[in-house]
Order: sequence, then structure tokens, then C-alpha cells
Amino acid sequence: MTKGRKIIKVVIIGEKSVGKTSILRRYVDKRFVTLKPTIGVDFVMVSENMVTLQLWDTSGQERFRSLEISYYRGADYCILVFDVTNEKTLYDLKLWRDDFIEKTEIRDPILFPFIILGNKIDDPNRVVTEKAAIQWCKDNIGGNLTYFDTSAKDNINIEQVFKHISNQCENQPQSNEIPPEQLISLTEKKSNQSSCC
Ligand SMILES: Nc1nc2c(ncn2[C@@H]2O[C@H](COP(=O)(O)OP(=O)(O)OP(=O)(O)O)[C@@H](O)[C@H]2O)c(=O)[nH]1
Repeated sequence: MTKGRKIIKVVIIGEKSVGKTSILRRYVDKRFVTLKPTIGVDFVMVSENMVTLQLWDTSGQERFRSLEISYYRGADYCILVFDVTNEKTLYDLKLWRDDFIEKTEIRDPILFPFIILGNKIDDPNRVVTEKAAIQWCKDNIGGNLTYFDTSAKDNINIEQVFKHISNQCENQPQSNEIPPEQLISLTEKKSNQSSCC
């Protein structure tokens, strides 16, 4: 029975090797495997209650950047991933976000839901703390953001990211309501706030 089921397009972007494909594979296949770099674009469909998530994975490598317009088009959510062991991958998120907004021609970027993932928190070489990442995102990205620390390797917060998206989409009927500006981390999060669909 598919009546009432919403299909939500989610794109996952960020620098190469930050763990985008590993996060998706962890969520979809429930395992962590060694992966080859993504070639171009790939997508999977996953059902979460009354929502079907269409998850689009892309390569962080420069030579595939021209594919992005069709990949981004019609996105309901954008997941921006960085690697907590590599500060530059956090700073590059601003470029990824600006590029996404430009290519999708989003009318009001402040309202568009971005989810930031600080991945590889299992790695002892972590250099970006959760607090620092949230502050940097507040100062440099702003708008409708949610932050999660994640590890695809140790399966930390991966399921929660996608549950967060599907819960928001289930709980909110399609509307033009203006959501409150926000930036919340998983640990700070107290209730469903955010916008979508
Ligand atoms: N320690 C640790 N390593 C990870 C984690 N997630 C991914 N990796 C490793 O990081 C490397 C890159 O992972 P990918 O998932 O291929 O990264 P990607 O962002 O999809 O890379 P591109 O396809 O090149 O854009 C691999 O060696 C993974 O095993 C994690 O949570 N912890």
C-alpha cells in the first residue's frame, strides 16, 4: 500500500573520502566495508515508515562535478559531510553548500534543510570537536541546519540521521510554513523542530 507515501530526495555531498558512501552503505546494508571511490552518481531507495528516501550519493572528486546539476535537482534535503580528522573538509562545506544552492536555484536558501555530518568520530586523530563544528556552521553556513557527529565505521548516529529526516517529513504536512531558524546537534535536540517537504 503506497497511498500517502512521500518520496523524499536526499543528496549527500562533501569532499572526497569523507565517508559519504560508507555512511549510506552503513545505513542501507547495515555494514561497513572498504569501498572504491564513487564513480559519478549512484542512488538507492529506502523506506522508513510512511516515507521513502531516495538517497543520492556522488563522488567528491573534481572530475565528476559536471554531473551535479541533474543530481541536485528536486532535492528535499542536502546532507553535507566532512571528516572530523581533516579541518579543511569542514571549511569546504561552505563551497559545497553555495554550489548546491546555485545549481538548484533554491528560492529561499535560509529555509532549505541542510544536515551536517561530522564523520569518522571513531578516529583517535579527530581534530574538529562537535562544539567547534557547530559554531563554525552557525557562523559560516547558517539557516536551517541540523548537526550530527557520526561514524560509519562504528555505526554511531547513522540510523538517527535518516530517522530524523523521515520523522520530520512524516510529521509535517506539505505546507509553505516558515520554519524557525535553527542549528541543533543531536545531543542538544529536544524536540522535532525543522522543516521539510
Ligand atoms: N575511521 C573511519 N573511516 C571511515 C569512516 N567512514 C569512511 N571511512 C573511510 O574513509 C575512506 C573514504 O570512504 P568513502 O565512503 O569511500 O568516502 P566518500 O566520501 O564516498 O569518497 P568519494 O566517493 O571519493 O567522494 C574509506 O577508506 C573508508 O573506509 C568512519 O566513520 N571512520
